[in-house]
Amino acid sequence: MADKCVAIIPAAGQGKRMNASVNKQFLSLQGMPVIVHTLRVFDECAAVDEIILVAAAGEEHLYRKLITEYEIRKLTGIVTGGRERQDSVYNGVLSIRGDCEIVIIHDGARPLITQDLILKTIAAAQETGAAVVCVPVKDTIKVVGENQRVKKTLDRQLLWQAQTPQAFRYGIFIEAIESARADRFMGTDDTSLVERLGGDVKVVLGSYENLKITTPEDLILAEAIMARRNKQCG
Ligand SMILES: Nc1ccn([C@@H]2O[C@H](COP(=O)(O)OP(=O)(O)OP(=O)(O)O)[C@@H](O)[C@H]2O)c(=O)n1
Ligand SMILES: C[C@](O)(CO)[C@H](O)COP(=O)(O)O
Repeated sequence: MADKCVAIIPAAGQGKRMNASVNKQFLSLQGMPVIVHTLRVFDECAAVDEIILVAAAGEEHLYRKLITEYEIRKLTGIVTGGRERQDSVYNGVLSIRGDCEIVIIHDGARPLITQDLILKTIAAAQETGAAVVCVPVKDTIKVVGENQRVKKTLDRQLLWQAQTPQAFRYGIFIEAIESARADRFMGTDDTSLVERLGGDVKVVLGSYENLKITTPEDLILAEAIMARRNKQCG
């Protein structure tokens, strides 16, 4: 039997950098809310058995409405998020009930995810225990110190940008996130929690299209990519 896989979708951030009047996950992308695009790809992915959505306090009912309206079948829970993304992921993972071999975590604000990338990430986590989708950095990266003075230029060959999804064998992730909490370590992504314990983390080559809606221009780009995809489909 295939490993049971639960997807955790953190969507409980404040979206401050987006500077919008509503949570960025509710903004429209090609006529449908950003979060619905994200959830649909997971819902339609054969390797994903359940989806748990993490919502900001007070917004749970708004998501519930969308889940019903857009018929997201695999959603088994909506849990309330925490202050930092890691706290939200923790609440999501703790709410898993019953068997779970693989947990896959994906930002609600990355609506351009594809099934292919989900499948590759799950397969990589089955192989090594932990996997992260990354793309090679395109620009030259400088380390900058006080008074905006360049300290050094990093070797770009070694630099990759982390995206989501990030997937794990369940036991490995629980140990890593519990340990991070005990040590008051706050990571800006999920695999960093496994890295700090010396775990093996496999990189899955991602796509520059799998962008996170972070600032207003990201939505313009996402619209263009989504419009092109829709045109190609039919
Ligand atoms: N406490 C938090 C913070 C973030 N997220 C989610 O994690 C994903 C990645 O976070 P990011 O896009 O950086 O969102 P925000 O933290 O909302 O953005 P900002 O820093 O601009 O406020 C988003 O889908 C966001 O909703 C979350 O569930 N809980
Ligand atoms: C996890 C993540 O998507 C990896 O790029 C990202 O770190 C989360 O968002 P933030 O911009 O760091 O808040």
